[in-house]
Parts: sequence; C-alpha cells; structure tokens
Amino acid sequence: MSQEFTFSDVSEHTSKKDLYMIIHDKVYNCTSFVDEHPGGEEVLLDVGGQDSTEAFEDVGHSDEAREILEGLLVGTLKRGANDPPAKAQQQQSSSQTGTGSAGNANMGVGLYAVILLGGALAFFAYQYLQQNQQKA
Ligand code: HEM
Repeated sequence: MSQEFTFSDVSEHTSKKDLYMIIHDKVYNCTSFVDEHPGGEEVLLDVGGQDSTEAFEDVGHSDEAREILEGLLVGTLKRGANDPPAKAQQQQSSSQTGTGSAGNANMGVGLYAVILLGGALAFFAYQYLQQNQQKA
C-alpha cells in the first residue's frame, strides 16, 4: 500500500503549502503541521524536501511528537545507488562504537582479574618460599 518516493521526488516538496521530509527513511507530508509546530515553521521549512532525521532526533522530540509524525506518513524512501547513506544507519554505526567501548569495559574487568590473580599467585609463591627457607 505504502507509496515509494525517491530523493528527487521528495525534494520537489519544499514550500510551506507543500512540504515533505524524510525521517528514518520514511516520507512525511508536514504541510498541515507547519503552522502547528511548537518549534516554529522556519525549522521545518529549512529541512523541507530533505532527510531531516538528524535535525528531528537532535531536538529529542517527545513520544507525542512521534505520534503526530506517524499521522503525517505518506510513504517510504527508495534509495538510489548515488543517494547519500541513511542517517539512521550512521546512527547505528555510532551505537556499534558504543558496543565497542562496552567491550573495552569488559576488557578492563578482565585486566583487573588478571592483576588480582597475579597478586595472589605472587603472595602464595612468597609464602611457599619462606616456609622452605624456615625448614632449611
Ligand atoms: C514533522 C516533523 C516534526 C514533528 C511532528 C514535530 C513535532 C514537535 C512537537 C510536538 C514539539 C513539542 C515538544 C515535543 O513534544 O517534543 C516540537 C518541538 C520542537 N521541534 Fe519539532 N517536530 C518535527 C520536526 C522538527 C524538525 C525537523 C526540527 C528541526 C530542527 C524541529 C525542531 C523543534 C524544536 C527546536 C522544538 C522545541 C520548541 C520549544 O520547546 O520551544 N522539529 N516538535
């Protein structure tokens, strides 16, 4: 059912009376909402006809804003080979870096374990040697 739009299809809708935008690879017709936007019409007109995923997410919009957004949905974006990569994918790759740093945290824990184990081994080795010395 959902209609597919290319980047150039969406880029034709940039005026206040006909305003489309792309957020997370979905296409929204924001025309009816421009006057109601609590953040003002200017910001919407600035990103009209473009991928505004970053602008939308940077503001940290509420769940209510996301519900309004769903009501404005008109279709999905069809990416061509020469189109820029999805902003959503870029976010994913940065969250993968996040997982990487979580992995580093695990490495940190591992390092502590090795140091503790090494310390314990040194302690027992020292005691063993002292006992041997006392016997001699
Ligand atoms: C069609 C897409 C959008 C919808 C449905 C929407 C909806 C809303 C809603 C409901 C609010 C009130 C606060 C909240 O509930 O989060 C809001 C605030 C705001 N929006 Fe949007 N928004 C959209 C796109 C954008 C974009 C692309 C920008 C770009 C910068 C933007 C910038 C802002 C700002 C700056 C505020 C804060 C206003 C304030 O608190 O003074 N919005 N938006």
